[in-house]
Amino acid sequence: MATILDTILDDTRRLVAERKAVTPAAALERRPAFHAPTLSLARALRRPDGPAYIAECKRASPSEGVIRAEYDPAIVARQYKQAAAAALSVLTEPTHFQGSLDHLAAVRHAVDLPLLRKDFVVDAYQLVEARAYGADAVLLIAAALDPAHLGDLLDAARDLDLGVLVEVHDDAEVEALDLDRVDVLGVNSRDLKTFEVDLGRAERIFARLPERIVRVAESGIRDAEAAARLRRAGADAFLVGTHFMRQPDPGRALAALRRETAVALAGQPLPAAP
Ligand SMILES: O=C(O)c1ccccc1NCC(=O)[C@H](O)[C@H](O)COP(=O)(O)O
Repeated sequence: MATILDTILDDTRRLVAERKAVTPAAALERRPAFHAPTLSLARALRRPDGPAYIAECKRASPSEGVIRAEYDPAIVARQYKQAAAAALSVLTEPTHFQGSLDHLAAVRHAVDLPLLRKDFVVDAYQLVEARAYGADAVLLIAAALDPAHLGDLLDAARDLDLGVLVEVHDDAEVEALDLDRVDVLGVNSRDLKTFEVDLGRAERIFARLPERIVRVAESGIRDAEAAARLRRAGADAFLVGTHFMRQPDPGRALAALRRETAVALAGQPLPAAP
């Protein structure tokens, strides 16, 4: 049976073919953002003062449906920046997440943080799009790409000066990777068949990674208990979307999670919820 990832990838391949026909890569390369210097995602995520937060801008997702009906990506991005996000993730996939490249461009104009284009990359053309709309880094999902294709996309991203967050879900995907080529590795705790979240996946995989690799815990982080558990397992950074985007002020939600996680990590009891 096809998984949600299979469906998203089929839709993405169709969409990329349509986009290529309308806007050739050469036209994307004429956009000013394509020539701007990029900010390093890897550097932003390794902090001496505690875990880093990649705060996500998204309207909807397959597991949650519409998360934030009134969604202005630039406003959310400014709130996240004020709450000291280390980097932002911006959903650009239109069919399943109601994202857009225009959201990426709007966020680029709003803040000077490293920006991750969060999409389902299957073609180097999408890397050119990412660069042309202001991204500093892209997501490459191991489950979506065979190892040779992933290697080609890593080369293409490097040639474009784009950082890469390589995402895995299980040990088999880690074993198929050439870890020498990975600077930032994310473990997605959400099972893409059942949508169930298992933080144990990140705990197991982080333990086997070389120290040099920046570790990102992705998905399903809803409270300080989860964040502290993942930090203790070696997470340098957390990628959080739904929990922030559901709340009236996503920046305040980020500030609260940061504060409560610091308290949990210091071994003190969490203050009672208001
Ligand atoms: O979130 C989904 O439903 C989903 C389904 C299929 C593929 C990917 C999916 N999510 C993408 C993500 O990786 C999340 O947006 C990201 O890790 C943030 O997770 P969360 O904090 O749980 O929103």
